[in-house]
Amino acid sequence: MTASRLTLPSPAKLNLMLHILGRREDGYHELQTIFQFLDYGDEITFAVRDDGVIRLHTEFEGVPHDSNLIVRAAKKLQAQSGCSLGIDIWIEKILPMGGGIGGGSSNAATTLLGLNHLWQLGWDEDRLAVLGLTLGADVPVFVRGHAAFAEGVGEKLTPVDPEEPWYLVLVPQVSVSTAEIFSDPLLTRNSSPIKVRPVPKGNSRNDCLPVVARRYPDVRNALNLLGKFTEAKLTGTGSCVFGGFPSKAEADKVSALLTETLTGFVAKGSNVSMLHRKLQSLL
Ligand SMILES: C[C@](O)(CO)[C@H](O)COP(=O)(O)OP(=O)(O)OC[C@H]1O[C@@H](n2ccc(N)nc2=O)[C@H](O)[C@@H]1O
Ligand SMILES: Nc1ncnc2c1ncn2[C@@H]1O[C@H](COP(=O)(O)OP(=O)(O)OP(=O)(O)O)[C@@H](O)[C@H]1O
Repeated sequence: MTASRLTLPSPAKLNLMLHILGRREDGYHELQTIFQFLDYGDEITFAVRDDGVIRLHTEFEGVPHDSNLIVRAAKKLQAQSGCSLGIDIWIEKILPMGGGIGGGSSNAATTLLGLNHLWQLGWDEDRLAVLGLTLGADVPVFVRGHAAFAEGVGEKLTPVDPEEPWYLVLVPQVSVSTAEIFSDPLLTRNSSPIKVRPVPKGNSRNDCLPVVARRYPDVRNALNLLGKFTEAKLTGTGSCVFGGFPSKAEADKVSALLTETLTGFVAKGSNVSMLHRKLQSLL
């Protein structure tokens, strides 16, 4: 018998590189990016209710209940599957919003997979990923749960297996609007498509970095400080900045130095999302 209550992880992602190839007619940008997960994220608890009501009990500052990606994901899945059950939801939120580590998209994907399980819908990952894409460009990779080279607006995914270092992630205390960065006239949108697989070394740049660093001094400062110890990169459109280390001890050492003045955390990179590891353990 399937349980009626479930707690699932909702991990963060990093963009290990991000190239912008062009702009489509609908304003969205064609990208090439590599996603990898972090063993670090939110925790969402779901409890089935039989009256069809969908209710998120945790309040988010600045995000009305019905705009929350968790609620939007649940409502879309309920409508498209014709399910008559409802759900109570609580979240322990630790991922910064507007940090480029995909918190909202990950929460949406965890909700889709969690409800598919609890409501016993039997949807496959393809169908959940298609629904996920209507909620955000990054939702499909969280639905699939494997590190990926992504193309299109981020929805054409090829699984990849990059190294899994320990990362120090710095969290500048600013929220960056993805839409604002993508509409900046100074953004370069003409990177040549990478045609060789796996992606050759030397392609780790993020085309959003110059625009974000220019607009946000706190992000620039984090890049400069972390850059003294390792290659410092921007994830997505920021604000988070990260660098890889061969061991937890080394990441912790730099973290101790930098988090005197900056906020940050240390987490292991992972090519299989902890959400999928947990779901696998339930089967
Ligand atoms: C840049 C990335 O963080 C890379 O992982 C993501 O592609 C952004 O994904 P996301 O936050 O889920 O973005 P969405 O909510 O789909 O889009 C937010 C806004 O960013 C812009 N946007 C986003 C993705 C994309 N490929 N091209 C865009 O131009 C659009 O103006 C859109 O209105
Ligand atoms: N469950 C949710 N968690 C976080 N943000 C949410 C959620 N639901 C809606 N939002 C809205 O989405 C915005 C973007 O949040 P998110 O945490 O996904 O940003 P991000 O890390 O920059 O994402 P990305 O890397 O996909 O650009 C938030 O500022 C918030 O207004």
